[in-house]
Parts: sequence; C-alpha cells; structure tokens
Amino acid sequence: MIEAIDIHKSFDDKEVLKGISTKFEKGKTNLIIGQSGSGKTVLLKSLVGLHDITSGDIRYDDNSFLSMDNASKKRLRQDIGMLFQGSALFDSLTVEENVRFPLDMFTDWNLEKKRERANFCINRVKLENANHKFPSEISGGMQKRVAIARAIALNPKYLFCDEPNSGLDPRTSIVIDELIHEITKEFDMTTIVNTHDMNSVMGIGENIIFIYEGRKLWEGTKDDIFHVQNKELEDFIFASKLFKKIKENNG
Ligand SMILES: Nc1ncnc2c1ncn2[C@@H]1O[C@H](COP(=O)(O)OP(=O)(O)OP(=O)(O)O)[C@@H](O)[C@H]1O
Repeated sequence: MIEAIDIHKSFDDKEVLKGISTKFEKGKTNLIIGQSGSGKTVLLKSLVGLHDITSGDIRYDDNSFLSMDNASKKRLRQDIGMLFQGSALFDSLTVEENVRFPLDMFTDWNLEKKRERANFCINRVKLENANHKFPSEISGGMQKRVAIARAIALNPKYLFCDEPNSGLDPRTSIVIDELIHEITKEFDMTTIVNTHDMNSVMGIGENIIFIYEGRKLWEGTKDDIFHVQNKELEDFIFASKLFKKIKENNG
C-alpha cells in the first residue's frame, strides 16, 4: 500500500497540489483521474520522488519516504516499476535489450539469467517472437507492451503508469488496460494509473481518486461514480457524449 498524507507541492509561488491524502491499495489498480492540468502527473512524480514535495508525507507500506536514508530510497526505487507517457523505449536497442535494461542496471545476474527473466516478461505480455525487433519495427500497442515488460522486469511491488493509453486506439487501449489489471493481480502489486480516459475508469477503476485543481474532490469505485452528486466530477465524466447518453438512458 502507498499512502499520501496531506501532500502539498508548489513550484515557486504556484501551489499545484493543495493537501492530498489518500491510500492506494495493494493488489488493486488505483486510478487518479482529473482534467488536464489538475495535477495528476505532479502527484505521480511526487509519489515516486521525482518531485520533492513542499509538505506532507508518503508512506510505502508504512515506511515514511521522507524519513528514509539514501540506501533505503535506492532499495525502494528497485521495487518501483514505471510506465511513462509514450513508451520511452530505447530506439537503438532490441525488444529484449530494452526489457533487460533494468536488469543490466540493477542486478549482478549473469547474462543467461537476465535473458531468462527478460523472456519471461516478454512472454507474459504476449510478445513472443518480437525479441530481436527494434521499437520502430513494431506497432504502438506492442511498444506499450514492451514498456510494461520492462516495468515488471525487476518484479516490482509498486507500478506507476502515466497515461498508459496515450496515442493508442480505443481497442488497443482496452487490451493495455486489461494487461495492467491482470499483472497487478498476478504479482499483487500496488498499481497507480493516471488517466483521463473514461473507458479506463469503467474498465479497471477499482479504486479511483478524482483530482480537481490540486485537491482530491472524490474517491470511490467505478460502481459508485455515476451516482455521485458533484458538479466538477459530473462535468469531467459527462464531457464524453457517450457517457452522457448512457446516463440519460439509465434515467
Ligand atoms: N515543473 C513544473 N514547474 C512549474 N509548473 C509545473 C511543473 N510541472 C507541472 N506544472 C504545473 O502544474 C499543473 C498540473 O500539471 P500536471 O502535469 O500535473 O497536470 P495533469 O493533470 O497531469 O495534466 P495532463 O492530463 O494534461 O497530463 C499545471 O498547471 C502545470 O503547468
């Protein structure tokens, strides 16, 4: 579990996160939703330590991130898998080399063991036979799978995904969402996904927090979200004509 405790984050005199507290649960896909500019990416980066927060705390399984010494932070980083916007693959490396990269960086395993682990991850995301291809030779959806395989290479306890569906068509987006959801269950990870895609919310939203102008305005599950009386959340959900129609049809 990851806990955010009253997180504030400012850039100069601009306060972007205004006191966010929540719990991201283990074995669940936790979604952070909100319109563009609401602070989702700043929150995600703050949670993994890419931004220093202005005040508050972050607890990883009850260990305060701010109180950790450098050695503990380094160990924690190896327990964190990250999936960035785009896929951030290395163009000059093959699929297998991309997936092996964190193992090359963080383990002292021999080549055979690293290849075995990389291939396990590649097979897990159903990319058998793509090992020797370069990113430019595979589709956007396949690149995203490679990025997922790389993110789980070190068998992380925590998985962070920033807009995993950006640039993908709706069908491929569903496949990627389902893959993230499946591996979360399979490896019992605490997964946090930033998204403004309502299809993702309805597909994999087990625990959702809604951010509006740097504040958490609501949290709940996909089953609750349509019954919430909150103007900002309704504006966010029903910005999509499809979801507006669904609501009208359900009375
Ligand atoms: N390094 C920074 N310096 C100053 N302001 C920043 C910085 N990073 C983000 N911001 C500001 O913080 C606010 C929230 O940005 P953030 O990227 O978290 O939004 P978001 O909800 O992730 O949006 P999107 O869905 O478009 O990615 C924006 O006003 C942005 O300009």
